[in-house]
Amino acid sequence: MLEIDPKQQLFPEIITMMDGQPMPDAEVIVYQKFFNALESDQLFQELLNGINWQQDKVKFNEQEIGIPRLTAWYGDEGKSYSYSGMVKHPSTWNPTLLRIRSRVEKVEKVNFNSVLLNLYRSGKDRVSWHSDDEAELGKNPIIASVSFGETRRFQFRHRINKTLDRITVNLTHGSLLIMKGSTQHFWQHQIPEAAKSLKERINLTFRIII
Ligand SMILES: O=C(O)CCC(=O)C(=O)O
Ligand SMILES: [Fe+2]
Repeated sequence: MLEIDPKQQLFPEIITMMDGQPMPDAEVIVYQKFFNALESDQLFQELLNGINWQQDKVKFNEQEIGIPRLTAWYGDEGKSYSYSGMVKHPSTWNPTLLRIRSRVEKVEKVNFNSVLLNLYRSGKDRVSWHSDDEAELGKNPIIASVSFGETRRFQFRHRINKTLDRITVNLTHGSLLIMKGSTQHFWQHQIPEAAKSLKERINLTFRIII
């Protein structure tokens, strides 16, 4: 007869609750105040001034249009990343990024080898619906997302089950959001446009490029 270890869960079902609703097919964790206020203020300033922010452009109807945010890409040498038809070559890690990364790796015991940074200059800057499901991230990517500055609404929608409501999470100064497991297969996310008067927000998504 087949021996079954009672401690082994045969059909692990991870139920994620977000915004008071169950989030099937996802593994998402949010830690508000992962970095305390003082530390967050300091890290925000260091990133604002010390990152090599770029205005990326996309071709649209034969016209080049700036995407609605500034970005930067840092990581281990050779870990290039293609996204929205662009190939990004990483800049070399700096001490601020290494400090943030090592804190994140204390809760998620993996080695992140790259980070994509976004600077939302006002509430008008945004990122539209997408999944982080590029081939170089592997089958079930783990993404650790750290936010500083203005609070913005981060929304999820299920890609297949349209009966599920949208889920909204406020990502505050010093928060950490983890997405892993099948999250990117089944869910898309966005930062919707908000009031122009909103101040700057910086987001870092640590990733593992295979
Ligand atoms: O700014 C955020 O919180 C999300 C950014 C994002 O989804 C991405 O860069 O892939
Ligand atoms: Fe994303």
